[in-house]
Amino acid sequence: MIELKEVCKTYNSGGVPFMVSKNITLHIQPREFAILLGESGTGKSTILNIISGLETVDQGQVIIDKVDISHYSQDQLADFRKENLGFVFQTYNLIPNLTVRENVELIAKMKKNSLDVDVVLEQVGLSHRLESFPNQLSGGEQQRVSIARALVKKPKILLCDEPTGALDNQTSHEILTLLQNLPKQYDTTVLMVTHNRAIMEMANLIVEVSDGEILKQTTIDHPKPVNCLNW
Ligand SMILES: Nc1ncnc2c1ncn2[C@@H]1O[C@H](COP(=O)(O)OP(=O)(O)OP(=O)(O)O)[C@@H](O)[C@H]1O
Repeated sequence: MIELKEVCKTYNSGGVPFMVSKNITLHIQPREFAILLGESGTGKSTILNIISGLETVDQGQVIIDKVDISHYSQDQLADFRKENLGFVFQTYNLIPNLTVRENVELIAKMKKNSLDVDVVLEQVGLSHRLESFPNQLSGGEQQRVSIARALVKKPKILLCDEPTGALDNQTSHEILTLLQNLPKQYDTTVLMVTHNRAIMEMANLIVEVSDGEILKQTTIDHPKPVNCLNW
């Protein structure tokens, strides 16, 4: 579903070239739950941005669902994102003057054959909050809305960048449990960025990143349920 082949990316930082992705080769199968693991500043978010076409590459191929998007125009990339990708970030980015339901409906209307808004909100545990506004919700509830908003488009791939970075431990457990079930429940592939080694065994595939390189890739046949993680 996601294939990077010998991808290199260099930023120009104050006139000095800085290679942020070094020969990245990666293969994530459909319906896998993959984790990109690494310390701050090692280039994890850049890899997500490359996969979503928000960053171009200097070298190599980015193949999503068998299509090479490396040479897509900006318009093609925008359509590709709309059709195929969902995003969940550390910040929830909800629209403050819209209700929970309206925040999700707005995205549902952007794509043909999107899922039923109320059903998705029920599945993320928010049936009782449909008419609430974001500032009336806890952090965990706001993150559930942002997950529903990403899922309602029925994305082939869900990209999550530190989705529990702003949440306490108990709420993080709940959100990670929700995310771990999504590949089966929504027939989607999940790629999550984290620096937290304690949660890595919840994934089918752990990709360890250091200094812009993939250090190690580990496949796990039987990932641990989130409530069995020692954390
Ligand atoms: N647009 C940019 N121009 C120049 N340098 C950049 C740019 N974006 C990121 N960087 C640098 O690239 C490096 C990798 O950044 P990236 O955000 O991919 O790392 P990360 O592992 O996701 O870090 P974090 O966990 O802190 O978010 C950092 O040193 C960052 O400062």
